[in-house]
Amino acid sequence: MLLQRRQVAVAAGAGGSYCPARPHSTSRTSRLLVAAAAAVTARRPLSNGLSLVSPVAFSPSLSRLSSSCKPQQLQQRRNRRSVHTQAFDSGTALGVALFFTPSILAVIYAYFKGKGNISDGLSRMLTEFSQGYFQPDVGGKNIPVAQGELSDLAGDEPLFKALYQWFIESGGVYKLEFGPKAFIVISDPVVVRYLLKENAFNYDKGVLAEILEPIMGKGLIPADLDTWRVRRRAIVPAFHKAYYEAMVAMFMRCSERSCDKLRNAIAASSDGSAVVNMEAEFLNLGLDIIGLGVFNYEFGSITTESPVIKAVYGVLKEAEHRSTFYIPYWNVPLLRAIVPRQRAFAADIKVINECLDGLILQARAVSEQLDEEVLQNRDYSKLSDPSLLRFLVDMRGADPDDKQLRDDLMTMLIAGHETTAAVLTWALFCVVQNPQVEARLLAEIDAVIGDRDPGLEDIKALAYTRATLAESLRLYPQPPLLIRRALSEDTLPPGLNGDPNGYPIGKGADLFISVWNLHHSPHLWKEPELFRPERFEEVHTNDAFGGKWAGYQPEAGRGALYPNEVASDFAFIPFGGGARKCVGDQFALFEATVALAMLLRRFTFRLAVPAEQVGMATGATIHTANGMMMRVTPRQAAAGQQQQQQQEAATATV
Ligand code: HEM
Repeated sequence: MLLQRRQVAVAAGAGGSYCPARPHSTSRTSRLLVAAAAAVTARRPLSNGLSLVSPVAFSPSLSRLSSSCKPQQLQQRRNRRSVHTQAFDSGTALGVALFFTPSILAVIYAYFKGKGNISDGLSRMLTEFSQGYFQPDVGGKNIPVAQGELSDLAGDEPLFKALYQWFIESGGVYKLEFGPKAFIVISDPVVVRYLLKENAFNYDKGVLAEILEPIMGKGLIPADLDTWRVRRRAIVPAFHKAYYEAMVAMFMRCSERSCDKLRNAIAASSDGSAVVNMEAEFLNLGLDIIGLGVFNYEFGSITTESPVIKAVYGVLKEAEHRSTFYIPYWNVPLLRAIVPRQRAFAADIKVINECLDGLILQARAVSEQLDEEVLQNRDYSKLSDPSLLRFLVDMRGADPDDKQLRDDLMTMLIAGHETTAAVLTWALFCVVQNPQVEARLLAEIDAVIGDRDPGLEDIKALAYTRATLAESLRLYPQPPLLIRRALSEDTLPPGLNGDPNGYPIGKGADLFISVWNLHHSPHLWKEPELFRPERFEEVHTNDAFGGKWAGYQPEAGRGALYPNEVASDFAFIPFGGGARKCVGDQFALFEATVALAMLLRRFTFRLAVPAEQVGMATGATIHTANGMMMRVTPRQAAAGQQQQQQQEAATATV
């Protein structure tokens, strides 16, 4: 059993929340586990000592699930558990007892070690155990070391906040050392540019790939470099203008369904308003959109529940669990077979795979009937299935097998669902708390689309709406950390203020690019904590760095509609950058622009709870801790409509 993958726990959050169907609270114990993961990162098999900590006794996911899922889901889960329990025979029971008894002893040991505080005890215990077990430090010798205790990572705040504090104290490149193991945290745009663009192929996705491989197979995110090159070349052309035009129409239809749902909720209320968890609504919307856009599958999750939807959420939840749990017990075949959540995971994967296989089969059958000319000149405005899947099977030269296609689809389903939902969630959160931004947004939306159905051209005119989404992605980047591992020795550039000799690092060094730190950096942004979309309209340079960093220059963004890493010289990287940049960035931003515009022109949203109660919990994306409860009321006649009404009234009078 290898523990090296546990470092993703820190990377993932910075936490690890894929589960969309529930609020995302993170207990102190689970944070400790994440912190502990950092301590036990290793490439050598684990001694028996560390497996003393029980996966079940300390499972953050289990404790969070039971406290946060819908009663119906909980009941189903309980039922499932009881069926599994009955299936245990006595041999299995003995195996389980043998496995868990040491865990209980570990808890007792940690209790005394931590003088009554189990978290502290575990932290110390794991740090001690880690001594001597793991490979020598592969981090550069001259990298500043952040001062702190492992248990500092186990505080009440999300973990990326701890990484931010160390960035402020230790600089844009620093090292966290736990025993002989180190993590290098990068928050400097020059070093980030080097890692993502200038020497991108010396790095792979390390533990992230290991976690995601059982789910995404050889999809773009976890794929080995050879597979990645072939598939990236096949997938990128699928995102073309005609596709986007078809997609924008679909975004509009799906957003209209969300509007209908809100209208119904309001109609059913007694006071003309409804309190709605907008995070959950955006997740439903995001799932429906990604299903239609990627493989022309109607999840219909805005209005219904289905086994496939449950399976998708189940898989997302398991990805979260794996990214926060530091013992990869799911790699042990016996445990995979007997642990209920692992069996449920296998069942969920099967449901999704069967669904995707059916869709691939169908797409292939349709494609084979079409001749080359029709394929070359297909008219997207008339296609009943304009999805990426159809494009990929129609690309006959590329000829991926069904398994590869399925991996591609699964990857895009997971990469594109929660991320986009999270952008909408936090954008709305920011907008409703900034009346001036809200007023300017509404004026723009009314003027550009009014009551019409928005199209691709309208997005180009919604400049302030686009800047608003970018600004919320700056404050709430999804994900807050990117993960890399060095494939061979390298020397990181000194960056803005680092050692002029640079930082030599060894093969296997683990790096976390802190998108959160970059986006919140007081060195790179004026008043970084302010929500101010206008900043993306302004040129901002900083002479203090002697020309090493170009600052933010809208014109440098290669004519892109949305602010990007090029315009900001890698200070703003919501979609990464360089060769591994997100393939779905435009898809996601168009989707968010259409959805936000359509919702805001119809409804007024106000937080139904104090802002601090919303909370933050993190994983692959930043979630709320307690849902985004908003009071929704029909918007008073939009300004455009009001104007029109006034004009009509005036004409009538004349
Ligand atoms: C607002 C929504 C989204 C955000 C914030 C986002 C963010 C990112 C980021 C930061 C990366 C780079 C990861 C790294 O360098 O380690 C990435 C990669 C990726 N994203 Fe997205 N993404 C979003 C939506 C989407 C959508 C809608 C799709 C698919 C339709 C998608 C598909 C992918 C894929 C396939 C990759 C891997 C690319 C590669 O390695 O070549 N993403 N995304």
